[in-house]
Amino acid sequence: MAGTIKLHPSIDNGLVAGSKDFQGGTLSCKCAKDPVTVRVDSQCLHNHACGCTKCWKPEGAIFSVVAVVPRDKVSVTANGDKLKIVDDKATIQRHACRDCGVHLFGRIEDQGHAFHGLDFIHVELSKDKGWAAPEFAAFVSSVIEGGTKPDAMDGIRAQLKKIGLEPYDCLSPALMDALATHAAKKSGVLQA
Ligand SMILES: N[C@@H](CCC(=O)N[C@@H](CSCO)C(=O)NCC(=O)O)C(=O)O
Ligand SMILES: [Zn+2]
Ligand SMILES: [Zn+2]
Repeated sequence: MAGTIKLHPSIDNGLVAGSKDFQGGTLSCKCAKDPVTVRVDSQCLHNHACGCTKCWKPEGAIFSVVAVVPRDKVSVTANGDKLKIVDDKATIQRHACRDCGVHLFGRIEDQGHAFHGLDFIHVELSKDKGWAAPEFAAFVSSVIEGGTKPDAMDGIRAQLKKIGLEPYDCLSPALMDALATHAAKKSGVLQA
């Protein structure tokens, strides 16, 4: 047992390593009847726990577990008519099942965004085994915006570290560097 606070069911009992040759799987929403299904023909990249208020989390979880995959590897395979965009003003347009509320994929439509071309997915919606494990915890302080008491934060950060997920209050240094590099090239301060 990694700790006593329930962060997310897929990390609370420790991380499960992914398989090297894993090539993807099928995500399904939680509807017992006519579930929305999405085929992902890729291993996931940058899987992470996310404490922000916008990412989908299962009932009772403090964190979301979310990863990216190339958008051209994502296809809706059943009941796509049930999908609606949660917030079309958000950078990440989350396509959710209107009946059960699960987010099947999040897409960045802004072609100038550093992460354009990548879709956000939750691998726990797949029965397939081999998805890469989360590598870090992002937007940890944001769990307070979701209703977690500020005095629980030391315990939450300690538990994330114990599980092996370094806590950050935005994205990981590598991803923040990628965003900053993109911005510097766009402004001309760095040669493209
Ligand atoms: N404190 C805010 C943070 C929300 C936020 O910026 N979330 C990030 C990470 S989501 C997956 O890593 C983000 O990039 N959001 C863009 C978007 O959601 O469109 C809060 O908690 O709400
Ligand atoms: Zn559903
Ligand atoms: Zn998030």
